[in-house]
Amino acid sequence: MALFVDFNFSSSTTVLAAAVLLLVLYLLSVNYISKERGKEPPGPRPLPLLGNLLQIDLKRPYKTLHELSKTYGSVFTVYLGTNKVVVLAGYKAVREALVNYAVEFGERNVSPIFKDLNRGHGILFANGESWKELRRFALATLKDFGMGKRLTQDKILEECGYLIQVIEDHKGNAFDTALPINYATANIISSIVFGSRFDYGDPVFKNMVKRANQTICVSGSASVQLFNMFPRLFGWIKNRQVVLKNVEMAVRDIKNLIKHLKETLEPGLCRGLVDCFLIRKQKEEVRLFLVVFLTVVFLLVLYLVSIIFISKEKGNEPPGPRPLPLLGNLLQLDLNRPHKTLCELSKEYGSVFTLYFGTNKVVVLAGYETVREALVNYAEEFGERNISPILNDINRGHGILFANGESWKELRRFALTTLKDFGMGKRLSQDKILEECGYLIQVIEEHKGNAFDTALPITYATANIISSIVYGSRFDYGDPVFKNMVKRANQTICVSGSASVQLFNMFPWLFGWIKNRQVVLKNVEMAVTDIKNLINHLKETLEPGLCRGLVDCFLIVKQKEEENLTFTVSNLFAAGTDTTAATLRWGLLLMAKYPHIQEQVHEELSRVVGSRQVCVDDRKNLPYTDAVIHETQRLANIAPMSLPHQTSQDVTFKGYFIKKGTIVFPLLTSVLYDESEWESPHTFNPSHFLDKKGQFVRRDAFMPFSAGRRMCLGEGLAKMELFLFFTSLIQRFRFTPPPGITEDELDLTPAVGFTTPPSSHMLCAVSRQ
Ligand code: HEM
Repeated sequence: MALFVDFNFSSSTTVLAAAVLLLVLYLLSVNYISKERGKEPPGPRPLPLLGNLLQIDLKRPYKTLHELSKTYGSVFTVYLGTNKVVVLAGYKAVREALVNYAVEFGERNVSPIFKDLNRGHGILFANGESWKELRRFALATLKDFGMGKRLTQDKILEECGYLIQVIEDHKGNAFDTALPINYATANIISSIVFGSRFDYGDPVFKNMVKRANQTICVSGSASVQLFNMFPRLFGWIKNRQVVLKNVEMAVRDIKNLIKHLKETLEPGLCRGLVDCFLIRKQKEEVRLFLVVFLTVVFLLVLYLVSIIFISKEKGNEPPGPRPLPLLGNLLQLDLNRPHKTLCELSKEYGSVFTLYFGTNKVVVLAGYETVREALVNYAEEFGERNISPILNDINRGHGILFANGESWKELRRFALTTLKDFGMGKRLSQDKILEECGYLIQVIEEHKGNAFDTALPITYATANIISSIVYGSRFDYGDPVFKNMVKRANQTICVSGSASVQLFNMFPWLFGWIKNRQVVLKNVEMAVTDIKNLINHLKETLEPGLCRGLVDCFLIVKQKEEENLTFTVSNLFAAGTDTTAATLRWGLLLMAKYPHIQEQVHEELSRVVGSRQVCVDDRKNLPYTDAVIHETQRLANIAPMSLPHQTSQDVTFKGYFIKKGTIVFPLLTSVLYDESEWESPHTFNPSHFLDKKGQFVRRDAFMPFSAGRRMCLGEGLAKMELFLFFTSLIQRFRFTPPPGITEDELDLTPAVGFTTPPSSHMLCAVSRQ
């Protein structure tokens, strides 16, 4: 309390406030301490703020602590002010803690004065990685410099000589042993660190020793301990200022010595620890320089190679914008909607051009005439699937979508015939679709004309069609397995088209860790588990004579190829669900946006079909409706770049040489929006599919299912679904924008991804009955 006597409290209010503060602190500390007491080592009861200070001899605290250990045992707690300290006493406790619990008790407590001394650097008062590395370095260097070896012995013996000489100078008279002995030991460490000893009369050396000594002394002083306990309050004390000044001057002296050593450094010669450190740093700098230098050289070589390589091939390969090394034409591409950039580029480079996605060369085919010629007339040459790293993750070479060779051919043939047997274009499928229509209408009716998101119910409906063809039965919309299967398939398609996955496709060895790839891997794993469970159930209930669906047919014919069955099922589900659902959602959205067209469809349906259920045979009598569905598919442009192909052999196409294995993008957008094929390519215009008499006309450039060898194998089923779902829904409901949104405000911007569904939106379905 003597400390506070000097303070001049100006008013009794201040005194009162201080007293209240102390009281609160006291109560808090009592509460706090008594709460913890149960678990912590015992010890004398501390006072608030002061802790056990009044019980401790601050000049020789180790004495008091030794006394206290007799009362409280070998592990006890004392409070130095508000700082709680656990004291370990006696050989057994100290050894057990420091050796057996080396890690737990192995950190340095860096008190405020130690912080002043070392600022977190060095070895004595530091922790963490930097401390670990420096300790290791110091130990190794001390060893190299002969700790325990001849070299050190010689140094010590040499120093002994000097010390004896100084002592002899006193000629047997009394003298203070402190200085000469301090100088001698300081010189041993100096010669290890700096590579040479100092003369005992050297003023720099004398000051260094003096300051080090003083710093150690005052660091243990009572006032510095007070500063350690209350650094905010006692930062100003004299002894701390002495320490700060000493540190500053020591740093200056050491830096000067290091500077001198640096100037005289010889790479092959380590005179002391400082030299070793400097040489190590230099080596690290050289290493860093080498890494940077080699990277630059590598990039330069890549660039030159790419220039030479490109200019060599340029002669007869398709033209294209100049690529950058490694990045290719990435910087020119809108990675979220690459098909848009590709359409723009085709205006400059023509209908067959080359582009680099990173280091992957891609030949783009644009415009109806070129795409058709390549995929139909050169069906073999352009008919392989390019399996990018993410597609490989998805199918692992099995199934139909992302596979090649004999296995693909056989599975495609099997799927096509089975889909046909199961009524693609026939009554069986029609009945299934109409049954599903009933469930879909029921779900939509439950919204009672209020706005709802069309995505889920429509996706469930299309997923159920493919499910009932594949498994032989539909799922309830509430079935959690089914809901998860739909959700995962959707997510996988979405993230597969994301910019980060494109980056992974370009540099798989670099970006294997990206989150979206992990999402795909997880989804694939879970989808495989679900499908295998469903297949197992079908296997257990299989009856040889009865094919309930594609899985049964497969199991009867090929018992062993389970991986191929699993991935074929997964492919049909993924390829058949979202594409069809997205197209249907575009149809309803366009109807809400263009109500006069919707009314015309409804009028035709009422006139031709009336109120009975629509069937496939009605299509030929519904030309306007058919034209609207076709125009929806054209404008929706669900697979804008189709799926990636690759050349199965070297091919010369339209005068250009394209090497075997080159990635090929058939740019379906450029076909569906081809300005030389369509009267108004960018607007929703059902007349594109109507003649002057209002009869439906086929258009060759209508190619949403692509063409040739890899053409969509679900075209027939998709068309039937679109027709039956669309007409049944328009018969039953009028689709309108949600309240407060005009038709003009309905957004036709597609979502970002591999396929282009409409952006998330709500519609109202007002019952017409
Ligand atoms: C409106 C709906 C659909 C559209 C727009 C569509 C479009 C496409 C496109 C553009 C391709 C890539 C063709 C190529 O590589 O050049 C494709 C392939 C494929 N589609 Fe569809 N599809 C639809 C519905 C379906 C359905 C319902 C099924 C299931 C029965 C299906 C199964 C497949 C399969 C298995 C392939 C891969 C063919 C192969 O690589 O050999 N698709 N589809």
